[in-house]
Amino acid sequence: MNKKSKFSIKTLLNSFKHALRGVKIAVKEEDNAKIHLGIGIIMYVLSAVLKLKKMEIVAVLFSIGFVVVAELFNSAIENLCDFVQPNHHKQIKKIKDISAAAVLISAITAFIIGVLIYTDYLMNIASRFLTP
Ligand SMILES: Nc1ncnc2c1ncn2[C@@H]1O[C@H](COP(=O)(O)OP(=O)(O)OP(=O)(O)O)[C@@H](O)[C@H]1O
Repeated sequence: MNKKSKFSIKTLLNSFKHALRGVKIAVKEEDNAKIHLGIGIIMYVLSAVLKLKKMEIVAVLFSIGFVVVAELFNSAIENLCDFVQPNHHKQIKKIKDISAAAVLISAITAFIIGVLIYTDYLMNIASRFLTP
């Protein structure tokens, strides 16, 4: 566990493999991860369809990544909590609630960024259809 491993391409590839397994587990087991990933994909497709500016796409990608990362950490913390304390415990409640709060804050932030970016584009499209 504590031994220092030398850098090699094989170790690097193994780390990627472990990380990808983690993504697969989260998507398979966590409903919220599926929902957030779905919303992320929709936001990204919408960015391409609406032809957003480069910095707007950067903001959208950052928002998606922010929520997905918060979701992954939350899942890891939930799993750790369930492993160390399968029974109801007020300290576990506190830890899980704080962890869930991180996801909530990330999702609200991404939502506000989405509204700020997409509103102008969607209003433009709507006005084209509504003006005679
Ligand atoms: N062992 C526990 N002890 C005390 N409270 C708990 C415990 N497990 C869950 N809770 C409470 O229930 C809430 C939901 O926890 P849970 O682990 O079911 O996550 P979830 O919101 O259902 O997420 P997910 O659907 O991703 O698993 C927690 O935020 C916490 O308030």
